[in-house]
Amino acid sequence: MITLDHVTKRYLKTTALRGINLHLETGKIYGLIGSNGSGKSTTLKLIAGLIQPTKGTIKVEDIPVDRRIASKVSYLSELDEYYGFYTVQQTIDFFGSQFPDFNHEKAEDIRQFMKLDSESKVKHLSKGNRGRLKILLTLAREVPVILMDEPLSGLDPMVRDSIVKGLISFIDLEHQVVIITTHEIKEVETLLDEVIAIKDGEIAGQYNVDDLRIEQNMNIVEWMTRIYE
Ligand SMILES: Nc1ncnc2c1ncn2[C@@H]1O[C@H](COP(=O)(O)OP(=O)(O)OP(=O)(O)O)[C@@H](O)[C@H]1O
Repeated sequence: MITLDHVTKRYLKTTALRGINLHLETGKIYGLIGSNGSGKSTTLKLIAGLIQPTKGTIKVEDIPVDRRIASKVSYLSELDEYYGFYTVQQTIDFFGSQFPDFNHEKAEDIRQFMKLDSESKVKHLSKGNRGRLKILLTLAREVPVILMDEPLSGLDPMVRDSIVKGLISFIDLEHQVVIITTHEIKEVETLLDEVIAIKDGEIAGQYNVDDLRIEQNMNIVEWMTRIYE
């Protein structure tokens, strides 16, 4: 479904990715983990077509990624980019008007599940509720690829827990593949099918989370500690 073939990404002075190969399948939730600066966000931006590889190819559904990929990929960035003077509902409506694949009913279901008040102004939302709104907008699009860059960052543990439950309910695994980058490994462990560790721009390992538990008797944090020691 998504393939990265010998992908290298160089910025001016930094080589962020060094010839990585990945194959990601529909119906799975992947966790992309690694320390700061290891290349996680760069990987997502490449799949989203927001930046171009220096070398190598990236394909989604066998088609090389270019700017048109935006119609197949819903991308939650690390940034908060909404108009503060809009209400939650206005933000949903505006975002929905930008994407023909936006499912307004699903957006409303997620809004209710997340207990977001439709009349609250975005600038008055707590950090947790801004995080929820961002996730709502990302998941309400009916596209084959969902990319989430640090969806839980800056949120307290209680909020993270409720958001993870929301993520599970609103991902359509018959038709979607999801890639989540996170430092909050424990919180998302129950969500993930596969975990991919990235270290200094290289893939340091990939594991099915159940196999890791059963065959290696390790959870993701233990596995990651071993990779990074
Ligand atoms: N636009 C850019 N220009 C120059 N260097 C960049 C740019 N974006 C990322 N880098 C560098 O590329 C490397 C990989 O960055 P990337 O953001 O992909 O890492 P990350 O694993 O997502 O990190 P974090 O966990 O801190 O978000 C880092 O050394 C970073 O400084």
